[in-house]
Amino acid sequence: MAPLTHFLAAATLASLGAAMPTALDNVKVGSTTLNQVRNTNYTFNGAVSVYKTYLKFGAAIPEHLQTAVDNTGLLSKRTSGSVATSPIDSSDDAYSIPVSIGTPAQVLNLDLDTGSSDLWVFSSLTTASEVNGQNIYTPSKSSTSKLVSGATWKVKYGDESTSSGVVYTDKVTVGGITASSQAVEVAKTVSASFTSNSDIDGLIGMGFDSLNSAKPSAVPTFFDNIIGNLDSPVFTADLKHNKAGSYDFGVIDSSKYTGSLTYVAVDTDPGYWKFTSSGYGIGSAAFKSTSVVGIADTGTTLLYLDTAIVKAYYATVSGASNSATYGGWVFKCSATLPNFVFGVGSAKITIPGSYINYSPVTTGSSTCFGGLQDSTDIGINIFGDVALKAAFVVFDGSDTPRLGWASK
Ligand SMILES: C[C@@H](SC(=N)N)c1ccc(Cl)cc1
Ligand SMILES: C[C@@H](SC(=N)N)c1ccc(Cl)cc1
Repeated sequence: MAPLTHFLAAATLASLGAAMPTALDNVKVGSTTLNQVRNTNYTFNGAVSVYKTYLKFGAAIPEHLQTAVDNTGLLSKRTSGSVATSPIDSSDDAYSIPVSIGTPAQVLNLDLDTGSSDLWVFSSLTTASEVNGQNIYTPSKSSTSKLVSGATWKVKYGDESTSSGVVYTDKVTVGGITASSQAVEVAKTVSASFTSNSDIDGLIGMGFDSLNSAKPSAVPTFFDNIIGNLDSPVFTADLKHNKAGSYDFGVIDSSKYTGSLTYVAVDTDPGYWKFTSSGYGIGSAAFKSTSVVGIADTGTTLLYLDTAIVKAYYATVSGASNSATYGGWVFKCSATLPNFVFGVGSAKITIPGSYINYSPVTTGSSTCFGGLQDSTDIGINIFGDVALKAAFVVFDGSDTPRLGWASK
């Protein structure tokens, strides 16, 4: 051992730039013992060991070796997370989630919207007269914010609401999962319906990139930015009536639904989570097998379906009418509404009639607005919150996107 000790001593002296003594006569000779301790946490894995050797010597990783290593799951730096989502009012008009933006964190309550693909926020740049109690994001107070030079955005939603502005990147965390450089679209102006909703500080779009409005080029959604780090390329929605539910990322929590999940294909054109329902049932009447193409849309409050289905439903509600005054199907709030069943493959999701007795047309009125409305003027059927809160839904963003549905 002595020569090694000498060597180390000499090397140390050399590294300190000290003149090397011609002879090592002034180095004390001695000995020491380092006892090895077994690391009981370590389990040897052949593929990983070979993989690390290849990396050490810069050798290309053969496909079969990468697959073997991936299959061990030992090296994946993967994650999952969950965030509570709460109805913004007693009618479940929309659901918000807390989102941390910037350094130090600025927390805003955003509407997670699978029917759009912009993450935009009320901000210090928003026209002051258009801000009414919302939390705002102030990029200048974040040490990690960066302006995206030349980028602008402008979005218009189905209900004619609009917002527009410029683009920053910053750190964004949802449910413990962080996108380190997320495009945050900062509003310079918003329309009246956003101004009047003090419970929503912006939207976090979870649709497909084709729907993103940023110019000159689209920016990735939060889901795009985290999907590669997730244990599984999915997020799930568990919305509830009048109480907090949750959005999970990277994991499918089987304690949140009953029975099994039924998966259905998604058509990503033009960018919604668009699927085909297998039919519907009204109350105790026989289920009608028929294809109903629609979108799973957390950002839309109600369920919008074909005229024929909607008419058949309200034909069972005495006194119901399609009111020009109130802009949709209304009935006496005292009415008892039948359940509405929609099919997904061979599975059936039952929306309680009480969810379709949506809310008084104006506070205190005895006339109530239906949670099921006609989709004709929209041009697409929308399975909005009234439908989604009756189910547990998996938004699977794998190479073949699909939707999983289960009762709960
Ligand atoms: C896709 C939704 S908007 C959204 N979820 N961001 C929609 C489109 C068109 C109409 Cl008419 C109403 C609602
Ligand atoms: C998603 C869009 S349009 C829609 N309701 N489907 C939206 C507009 C206004 C608010 Cl306050 C929240 C959300």
